[in-house]
Amino acid sequence: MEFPSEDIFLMTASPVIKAITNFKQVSKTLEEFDVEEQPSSLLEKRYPNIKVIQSGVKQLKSDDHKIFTEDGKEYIYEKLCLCAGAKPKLIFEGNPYVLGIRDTDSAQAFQKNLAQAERIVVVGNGGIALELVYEIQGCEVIWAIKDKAIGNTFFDAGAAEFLIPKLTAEKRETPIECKRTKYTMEGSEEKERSLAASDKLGSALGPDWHEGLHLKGTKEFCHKVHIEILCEVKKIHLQQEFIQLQRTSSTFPKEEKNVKPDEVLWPVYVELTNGKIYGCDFIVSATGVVPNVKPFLDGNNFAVGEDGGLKVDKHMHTSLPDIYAAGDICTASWEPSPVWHQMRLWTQARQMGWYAAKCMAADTLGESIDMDFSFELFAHVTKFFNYKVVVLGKYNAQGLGLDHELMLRCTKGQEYVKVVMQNGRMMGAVLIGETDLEETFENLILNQMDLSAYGEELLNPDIDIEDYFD
Ligand SMILES: Cc1cc2nc3c(=O)[nH]c(=O)nc-3n(C[C@H](O)[C@H](O)[C@H](O)COP(=O)(O)OP(=O)(O)OC[C@H]3O[C@@H](n4cnc5c(N)ncnc54)[C@H](O)[C@@H]3O)c2cc1C
Ligand SMILES: NC(=O)c1ccc[n+]([C@@H]2O[C@H](COP(=O)([O-])OP(=O)(O)OC[C@H]3O[C@@H](n4cnc5c(N)ncnc54)[C@H](O)[C@@H]3O)[C@@H](O)[C@H]2O)c1
Repeated sequence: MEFPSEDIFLMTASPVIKAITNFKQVSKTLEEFDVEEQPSSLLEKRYPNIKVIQSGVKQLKSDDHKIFTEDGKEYIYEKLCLCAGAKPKLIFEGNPYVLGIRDTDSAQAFQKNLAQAERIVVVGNGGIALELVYEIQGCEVIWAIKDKAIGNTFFDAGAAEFLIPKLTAEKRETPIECKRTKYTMEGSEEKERSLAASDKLGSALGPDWHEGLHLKGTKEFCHKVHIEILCEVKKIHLQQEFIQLQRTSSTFPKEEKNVKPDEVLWPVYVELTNGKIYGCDFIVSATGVVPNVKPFLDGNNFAVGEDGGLKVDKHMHTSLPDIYAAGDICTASWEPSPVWHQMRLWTQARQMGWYAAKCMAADTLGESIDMDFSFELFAHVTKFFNYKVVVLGKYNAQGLGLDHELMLRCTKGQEYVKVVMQNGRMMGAVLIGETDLEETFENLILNQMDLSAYGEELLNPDIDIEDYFD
C-alpha cells in the first residue's frame, strides 16, 4: 500500500471479492495460488483506506473523471483501473437451451440442469470444454468441435491423441494434486451469495471451479463422450419446430444416435454444419469470452483491440487519460516479448492487476517503471484429464509460421513432452504429466541459448537434462 492516506474505492457488481492467498512463485514465471471468495469487510478491515462499493458501474464519463453506479450514485476519480473481466461469447445467445459458464450462478444453473439430463451437446474446444467433457458423469456428451483434434487452444493433434484414452475410461480417477491455482469458497457467506441476481455478472470462476460441483446426469455410467470434429452448430431447433420439419421436409436430416425410444422427443435439437442432428436436453456454449467493455464505451473514445478489449500500452494505460485496465477486459497492445502472448487466464489477470497498480503509483509519483518480469515468458500450469499440464512460451508455435521444428517424447498414459524450436533456440513447450522439466525448459526459453549441438538429446529421458545446463 503505497498511499495509505488516499481513498481507494473498489467498485464491484459482485457481493463477494476474490482474494489471492498462499501465493507461491513456483519458478521464475510459473506461479501457484489459491483464490478465495471473501466478504468485502475483510479487505476493508485490513486496509482502512479501501472502501468496497457493491454496485455495478453503469456509466463512465471520462471527460469529467466520473463514474455512475446502478444505485444512482456518482464518484469522481483521479485515476481509474477497469477490471470488469469478460463475458461468455455464446453461440445463439438468448436461446434458453444454450448455457454458458462464467460465475457461481451460471455454474450452479448448469449443475441443476445436468442433474436432470440424459444427453447434452458441448460446443467449443478450449479450457471449459476440456474440463467439462472429462468431469461430467452419467450423461451422454456430444462434443462438437470446429477443429480436427481436441483442445485446440492448448494442444496440437499429438497431445490430443495422448489425452483421448482418458475420455473413454470406465472409471474416474482420484484427482491428482498439482501445482496450479486452486479455487476455494472459504470465507464467503452463502447468504450474501444467494442475493446475487442471476443476470448480474459475477467474477469468473477460475481454477478448480468444478471441484465443489456435482457434475452428474441421470445415468449410472462414467464417461460417454462422442466427438464430432470439423463442424459448427448450424441451427438449433426447438422440439415443435423439429417435429414440423420432420413432417414437412423430405430432405431434413434424420436424428443421429437417438438414445430414447423413437416416440420420445428431446427438448431441443442441434443441427451441425456436417449435416448431422442430435437431440439433447441442453447445449453448453464453451466458445470463449468477449471483454466486458459495454458499460464503459458509451461516450468514451477508447481504442479497442480486434478482440474487443480496451487497448493498453506497456504501462497498462488505456488510450484515455488516467484510465488503466487489467485482466480479461484489456487487450495487451505493447510490443510483446517474442515468447509471451496474452491469454485470458487467472494468472495473467493477477499479474496485470499487480503491475497496473504499480504503474498507477509510479505515474502519481512521476517515477518511471520497467515492464514486469512476468511478461517475459508466457507460462501456465493447469490440469486437464487429471494430468498436470504446463504450457510455456509459443507452445503451439503461435506466430512462428512454418519456420520451426517440433521435438516430441511420449510415453502412453504417462507423459507427453513437446518442444518448439526455431533456429536452434527453444521457443515453447507443452509438458503433460509429471515431467519435472518445467524449470529447465523455462530457463532455456528465457535465455535463448543455442541448443543446436544437443539435437534430439534434449529430450532423451536417460539424460538428466538439468545437469547439462547447470
Ligand atoms: C469456468 C472457468 C474456468 C476457468 N479456469 C481457469 C483456470 O483453470 N486457470 C486460469 O488461469 N484461468 C481460468 N479461467 C479464466 C479466469 O477465471 C479469468 O481469466 C479471470 O478470472 C479474469 O480475471 P478478471 O479480474 O479480469 O475478471 P473477473 O474474474 O471476471 O472479474 C471481473 C469482476 O468485475 C465485476 N464487474 C463486471 N462488470 C461490472 C460493472 N459494470 N460494474 C462493477 N463491477 C463489474 C464482476 O462482478 C467481477 O467481480 C477460467 C474461467 C472460467 C469461466
Ligand atoms: N484450465 C484452464 O486454464 C482454463 C479452464 C477453463 C477456462 N479457462 C479460460 O477461461 C476462458 C473461457 O474458456 P472457454 O473454454 O470458453 O474459452 P477458450 O478461449 O479457451 O476456447 C474457446 C473455444 O471455442 C471455439 N469456438 C469459438 N467460437 C466458436 C463457434 N462459433 N463454434 C464452435 N466453436 C467455437 C474456439 O475454437 C475454442 O476452441 C478462456 O479465457 C480460457 O482460457 C482456462
